Amino acid sequence: MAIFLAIKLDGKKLSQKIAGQLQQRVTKLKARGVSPKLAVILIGDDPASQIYVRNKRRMAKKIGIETSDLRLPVATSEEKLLQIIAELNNDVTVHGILVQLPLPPQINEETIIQAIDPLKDVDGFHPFNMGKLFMGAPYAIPCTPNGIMQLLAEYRIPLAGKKVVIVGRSNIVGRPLAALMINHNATVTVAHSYTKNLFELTRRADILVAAVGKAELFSQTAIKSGAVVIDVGINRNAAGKLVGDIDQIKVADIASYLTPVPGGVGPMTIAMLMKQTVDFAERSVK
Ligand SMILES: NC(=O)C1=CN([C@@H]2O[C@H](COP(=O)(O)OP(=O)(O)OC[C@H]3O[C@@H](n4cnc5c(N)ncnc54)[C@H](OP(=O)(O)O)[C@@H]3O)[C@@H](O)[C@H]2O)C=CC1
Ligand SMILES: Nc1nc(=O)c2c([nH]1)NC[C@@H]1CN(c3ccc(C(=O)N[C@@H](CCC(=O)O)C(=O)O)cc3)C=[N+]21
Ligand SMILES: [Mg+2]
Repeated sequence: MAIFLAIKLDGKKLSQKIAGQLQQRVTKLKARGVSPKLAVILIGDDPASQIYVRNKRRMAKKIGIETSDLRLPVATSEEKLLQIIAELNNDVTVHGILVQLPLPPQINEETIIQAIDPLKDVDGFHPFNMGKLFMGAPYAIPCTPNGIMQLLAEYRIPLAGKKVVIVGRSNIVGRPLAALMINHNATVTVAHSYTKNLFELTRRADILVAAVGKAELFSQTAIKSGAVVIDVGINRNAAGKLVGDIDQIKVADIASYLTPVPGGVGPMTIAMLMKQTVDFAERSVK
């Protein structure tokens, strides 16, 4: 069996390159009197969401995108949130709207996502955008899946005909990524908590995407020698350290390419969010 020392899929580096390109587009927009603006709504204290909000504020500032972060109490009613979304939909200075998920139990996620103007839906979660994506003609593309695709493209990793196994079927990651992979001619299998013999399945993958949310669930025995491994998970291990769903040290000896955590998919998610906001702002003047 071949021994690999996995090449790092450097999401941090690529995200900085994309940020540089976006900066130039923003400068041009501002010269035309348009200042790209993203509105973010955060309810509650989901740890992954906190990280996301902090890091995206930082990158937006660097690129010159305006952000308005709205932190609402956990007890906020669905009615109140719908009212805020309606105001943002009608605000011509706002180009992108993002509501952090998960939402507290009194608020219906589907109701909220459907209330966002699909043309301002930077997450690409609205049924209009999800439908377009699954039909192979996307408008807005969900940021994490889009970031993964950009990272694979940057490293010239071919997808056509490859066996892709995605573990996780959330609306944020697994489902839209499956659609994108199909659109790029991969052969896709999506696993979840009902999947039997999970590691037998993942061991057959040319490209494995782990989006489960369980610290270091996948180790050497779950990976085919030479596979490309994408670690989406953001977890804390027993020692409180930020770790993914992949046992990075062990899997680095067997994978051909591997995304680190941190510095892999996370920064790419943010870069794609910024790109989507700039795309929307440009469309508003065209
Ligand atoms: N880096 C980034 O940019 C991002 C990181 N994340 C992180 O990625 C992880 C996943 O996020 P998200 O998709 O929102 O999570 P969800 O909790 O919404 O979904 C988790 C998925 O994993 C499946 N699952 C749970 N346990 C197992 C198991 N033992 N075996 C197989 N499948 C299992 C679930 O199955 P079922 O459907 O049957 O319940 C579900 O489909 C989290 O750690 C999150 O923080 C998320 C978004 C962006
Ligand atoms: N509507 C909505 N859309 C989302 O896309 C969404 C969401 N809700 N809820 C929460 C999850 C989680 N998520 C992350 C994005 C970036 C990092 C990120 O920046 N990660 C850095 C962390 C670095 C650090 O600060 O330590 C990295 O991996 O390098 C993490 C997590 C988006 N999500
Ligand atoms: Mg969820």
